[in-house]
This record gives sequence, structure tokens and C-alpha cells, in this order.
Amino acid sequence: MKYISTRGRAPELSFEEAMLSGLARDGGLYVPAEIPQMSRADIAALAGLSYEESAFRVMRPFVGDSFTDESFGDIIARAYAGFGHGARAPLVQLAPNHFLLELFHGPTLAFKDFAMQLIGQLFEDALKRRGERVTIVGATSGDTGSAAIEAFRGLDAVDVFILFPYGRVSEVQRRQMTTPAEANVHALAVDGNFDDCQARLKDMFNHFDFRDAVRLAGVNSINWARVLAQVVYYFSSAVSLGAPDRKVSFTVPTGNFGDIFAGYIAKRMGLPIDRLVIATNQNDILHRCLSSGDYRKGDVHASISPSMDIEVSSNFERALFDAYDRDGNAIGQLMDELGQGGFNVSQGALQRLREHFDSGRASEAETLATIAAARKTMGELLCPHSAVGVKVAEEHRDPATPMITLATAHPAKFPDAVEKASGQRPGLPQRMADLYERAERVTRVPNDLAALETHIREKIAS
Ligand SMILES: Cc1ncc(COP(=O)(O)O)c(C=O)c1O
Ligand SMILES: N[C@@H](CCOP(=O)(O)O)C(=O)O
Repeated sequence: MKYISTRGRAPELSFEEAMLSGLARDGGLYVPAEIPQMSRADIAALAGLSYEESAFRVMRPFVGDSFTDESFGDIIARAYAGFGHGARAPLVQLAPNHFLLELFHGPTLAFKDFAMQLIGQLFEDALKRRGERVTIVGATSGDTGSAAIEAFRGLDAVDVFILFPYGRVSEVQRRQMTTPAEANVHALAVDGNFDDCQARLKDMFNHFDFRDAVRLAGVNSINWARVLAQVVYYFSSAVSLGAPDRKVSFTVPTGNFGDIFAGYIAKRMGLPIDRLVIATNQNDILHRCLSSGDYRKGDVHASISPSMDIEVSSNFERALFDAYDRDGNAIGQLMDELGQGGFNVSQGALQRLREHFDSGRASEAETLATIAAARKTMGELLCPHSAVGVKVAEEHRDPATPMITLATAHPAKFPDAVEKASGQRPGLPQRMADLYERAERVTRVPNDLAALETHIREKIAS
């Protein structure tokens, strides 16, 4: 299995090389050269398997000979052992033919744990074998950072630096990043928004002197392994509702487009998915683009679903790559135009995107009303991101096809918004009960590439 860049000008890499490299050296994102297929029989055979067994079968063809069957199986087992639910990703029914896929039973209470727990183990295994160490730099709007820190804290071969937007994450998210005491963890509060953090991260990858000197690695969804791990729960949930004999649709609260892109990959592998619905908050570049074809950056507005306060959706590049028939030059040109503010998607490419994706948007008031309604009618407490999903799903669902909405975070990560909407303040699980008492360790940094690079170089030298 080989991986190629969406910009077409970087070397082809194996799974392990792509995982350890992060961004391609031409600025693009790695994708598999070919998408492995699962037949109807392969999909039907997932019924009744544990999450871990399904994960092995779905991901194995993408991994090639980077890991043996035995070590890959052991890694998967270790990755999900700490989850607080036996099913790992349980489905609960919200309404007739509308289901919620609970993805928040991992150690940091968000869907990011599904991928991050796995790649923590994959990195550790690969780096030990190679005798290498890396510097991970991640950008977060709140959940990727806490999941990455949890997965990599205390590992000998890794320093992890997380850039988060100062004042724009919830208190629980911030404390999850600033309270771990391990010396290899560095939380950096950036004077900017998430798009600034992600842009500086990509600048670091494109600054080869720095990249090579610190042996930079990435665990954002820039990293293909992140996307791959998220493909699994599309299969496990669809199969539990009758796939491959019954089609299902998914609605996905969307920011950086990694999670819904994983659903698209599941569909391309053969999973019978009818619609993939992009649900955005008021930062709605993706909804505007799917509606009009114009992908143009707007200002980022702070919302009650802060993890989706994103206007430049990194993984959309991967979807565009397919929509433009895998023409790396065309994608390079579009990304240059994005640097100047935005671009128009061609009619043909837009049509191809619309063959798979629908989109919708939830305002702040609609999000609060959805949390209140779900609490009242179903007794279900939704986090604001999941509520954005439920609101948009209700508008898009076809009564004949089961709709699965991804519940991407635990409500206790956003207690203020949830209490405001529902009157109920969700509590953290017992193991995190002292989070508010733990000492915080964080460095405030400017939104400036040179300052960030100097800080990182100094820290890893000390
Ligand atoms: C809770 C939550 N929901 C939804 C999203 C959006 O996911 P993606 O960026 O993969 O589109 C994020 C951030 O990624 C998140 O943290
Ligand atoms: N919402 C994310 C943003 C980064 O997303 P990623 O999937 O690209 O790592 C977050 O919580 O940090």
C-alpha cells in the first residue's frame, strides 16, 4: 500500500512513513494510492465481532507490511482497552430511524480518542523499532490537543507541543491540556484562533530547516492514520443497523472535515452509505461551499461549539483531490488561491461532491434549543457539537433510511452551554473529578512562526 500527496509532487510513502511524516513535503496531504475494497460478504462478516476485531479487518489493508498482523492486533487491543464502554462506540436511539453514535467513552471524552489512542501505540512501536525520536506539534480547537496529550504523555521518544487558541477552548478542554505533569508535554496558548494555530503548524512543516532539525511529526488529521482509525466506527455502526443489506446515512458535526472524510472513505470501500451530511455551526464555510461552490474564508466567530470554530477545513483538500479526478496540479492551484482568500469549485467537481455530501448549519439559538429538546423528550444530554449534528440531521433525514448522527464529545466538556440550554449541569466522570484542583502549566505565545519555532527548539534542547 502506497500513499500519495494531494498536490502530486511529494515522494510516495508507505503507511508507516506517511504516519511519521505528517504533511507531505509539497504541502499536500497523504491519501492511499488506491482505496481497498470490502465486499458485501466482508461487511456482513463484521456482524457480531468486537469493535477491536472489526477495527483490525477494516484497517489492515491500509497498513501494508508496516506492522505484522500480530503487532497490529496487539496495538488495537491496547488502544481501546481504556474505553469506558464495552461496545466502544455504542448506538442509542433518539427517534424512529434516528440514532446517536456515542463516540465519547474514551479517556478524554471526545471522538479524537479513537484515533489518538491508536496512533500513540503505533508511534511508540514504530519509533522503538527505528530507534528514532520525534517532536510532535499539534493544533487544536480543544479536543485533538487533549487526546494527543493523553496518548503521548510520558513517552520517551516523543515531545508533544500543542497550540491552542487562547481563551477560545472550554475550561475542561484547557485543563485537560495544561494539567498533565509529564515533562514531554507542552501546552502553548496562542494569541489567535484555531485557523491561526493550524496555519502556523503547516508553516512549520513547510519550513524544512526546522522540520528536519526537530524531526517534526503531526497528529492532527493531516496524518492519514488519524482518518483511518475513524473509518472503523462507520462500519461497526452501519453493520449493527443491518448493513450491507440496508443503507444508512450519517450526519457529522464538522470542522476540519476529518471525521466526515473518514465516512466518505468507508463509502468508497464499499459500505452502503446513502448520504453524508456535513453539519456546521455558524462557522459555515463548508455549508456555503456545498451550497454555492464558493470556498472562501470568513471571520471565525467564537461559538458554544468551540471545537468547530474553523473556517479553513484542512481535510476538504482530500475530498477535492478526488472530486478533481486526483489532479494534484489543480489542487495545488486551488490551495494557492485559498492563500489569497478563496476559490470557486468547478461545476464538475461540485457535482461529484454533491453525489456524496449534503450540508446544513445550526445557529447558536438552534443548538441550544436542540440540547433542551433532546433532554426533555429523550432524556439525552447532548454536547453542543452533537446538538449541531442532531439539528441538521433532523432537517435532512429521509424517514426510510436510518440516520446515524455522530455524538462527538461528552456534554461534561462543555458544562456551561449544556446547563444554559437544559438546566442540568453535566458532571465529569469520577476519574476526572479533581480536574479543577490540578495545577496548570501553560505558556502564552504570539501567533508568530519564528517565535514558536524558537520556543520549541529551546524546550527540546533543555
Ligand atoms: C467535539 C467535536 N466535534 C466535531 C469536531 C469536528 O470534527 P472534524 O474536525 O473532524 O470535522 C471536532 C473537532 O475536530 C470536535 O472536537
Ligand atoms: N476540532 C479539532 C480541530 C483539529 O482537528 P484535527 O482533527 O485536524 O486534529 C480539535 O478539537 O482540536
